[in-house]
Amino acid sequence: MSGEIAEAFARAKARGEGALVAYAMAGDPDLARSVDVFAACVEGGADILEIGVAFSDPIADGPVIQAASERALKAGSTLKRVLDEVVPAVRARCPQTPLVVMTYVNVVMALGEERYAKLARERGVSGTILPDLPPEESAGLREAFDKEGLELIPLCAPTTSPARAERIVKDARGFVYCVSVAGVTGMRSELPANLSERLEMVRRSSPVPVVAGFGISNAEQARVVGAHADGVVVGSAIVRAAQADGPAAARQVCAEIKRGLKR
Ligand SMILES: O=P(O)(O)OC[C@@H](O)[C@@H](O)c1c[nH]c2ccccc12
Repeated sequence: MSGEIAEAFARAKARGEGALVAYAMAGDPDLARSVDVFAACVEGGADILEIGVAFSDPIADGPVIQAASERALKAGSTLKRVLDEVVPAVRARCPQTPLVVMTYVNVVMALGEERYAKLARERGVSGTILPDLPPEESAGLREAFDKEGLELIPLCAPTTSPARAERIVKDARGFVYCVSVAGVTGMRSELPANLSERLEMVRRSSPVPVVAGFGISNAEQARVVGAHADGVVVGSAIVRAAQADGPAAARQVCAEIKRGLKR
């Protein structure tokens, strides 16, 4: 196991903070400028970076990230280019921050799972999130990733039964990503009332940190959710801010969320 992700959670905890996993789209608005957005997120306090790789059919994504995906594809972003150009540049600017690639199964399969795992690890990626990978079909991929020390991070949805959640967390690497709402990514004014209960349930059986994502865009939401999790994921709010006002706005969003995560 790589351990960089575990260390990042431990560092945040030692400071008395929940961890912020900041998501942005590699290649939005182009490859070089997306590096500035990731670096700005770390300046704003992000503990882990989730690097989105564009896909033509992003089924789990809401309008903000779908549009980012289209801009990235137009700018010529591919998984190979993200690994060759974006990841090393982000590593150079944020050497302490673990990087997690977030994309869809087909994107990884097109490169080849073993080739991907090896290349990702060489370039300095610590983990990977594949939202359309069914847990039942994850064993082969996990094995290929384990061989290289690349952590396959699983997702838990509100529709996941407790028994299934237990199986998912047992095989988790890095952290468990609890999706707060059934549906797609994007900012929301209300999060489900039973979210804290679900998080506590998953946490009880999880050997790795548990984070919540989908719909979190301000300090108050981060505070409420962060009280029942090891951290939160923020995507659409960062992507929208960066698109409207550039990297400094993304940094501000991260800093605000981090304020909510101070315990
Ligand atoms: O955008 P939100 O609501 O803040 O949610 C995080 C999310 O963007 C990021 O983790 C992500 C982007 N695309 C995804 C697809 C599936 C699961 C998660 C994601």
